[in-house]
Amino acid sequence: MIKIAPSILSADFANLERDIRRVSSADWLHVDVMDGCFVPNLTIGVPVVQSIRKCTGMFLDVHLMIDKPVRYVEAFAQAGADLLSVHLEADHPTGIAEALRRMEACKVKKAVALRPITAPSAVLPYLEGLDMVLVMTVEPGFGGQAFLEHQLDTIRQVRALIERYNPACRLEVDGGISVKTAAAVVAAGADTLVAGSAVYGAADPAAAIAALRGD
Ligand SMILES: O=C(CO)[C@H](O)[C@H](O)COP(=O)(O)O
Repeated sequence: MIKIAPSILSADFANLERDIRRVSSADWLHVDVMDGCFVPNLTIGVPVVQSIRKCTGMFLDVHLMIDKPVRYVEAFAQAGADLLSVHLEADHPTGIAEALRRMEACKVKKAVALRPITAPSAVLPYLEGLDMVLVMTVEPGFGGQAFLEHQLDTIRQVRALIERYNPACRLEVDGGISVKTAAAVVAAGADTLVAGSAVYGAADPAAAIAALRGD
């Protein structure tokens, strides 16, 4: 039931294939795409996702922290993404709706993401058609930040909306997730946990993944 998605933001980019193999016991692979505008950091683009797709069969959970993500839906889908998350704050509602429509056409799973400042009710116009909601538990942009406790309430509220309108929708959390915070986010209603530093900073990433799952 609980899925663990290691974030390659904390991997060694010069040894990315090796670092992807180190987390092959996980359920998904989380890929953080940042444009230097929506967030103050630059990371991975379409060609890197294409190369990742060639070296793993893992489910690619691609988190687009970019302005006007509608511009890149087809490119990331063709590169091999299995799921795309677009931020509700990254465009007007018409742009978000069009991005989700294009994901449907490309047959990739559809998710919206919320910055910590965004109200849980912002997911409502899209919720019935979604495969996942991503609740940020840090301000997006960098790995290794401290978990924002107040986001537990956002997780609870999004879980309540999911149960009411689309119970099959997954609820992913991202930021500051470790063995110390995992139990609380799961109790609040999360079922998919992104973890970067807690997995890649561990001496044994496979053991860290098992610990996050509660095995
Ligand atoms: O989206 C992200 C940052 O914007 C990362 O996925 C997230 O921060 C994971 O890193 P960590 O587990 O180290 O907090």
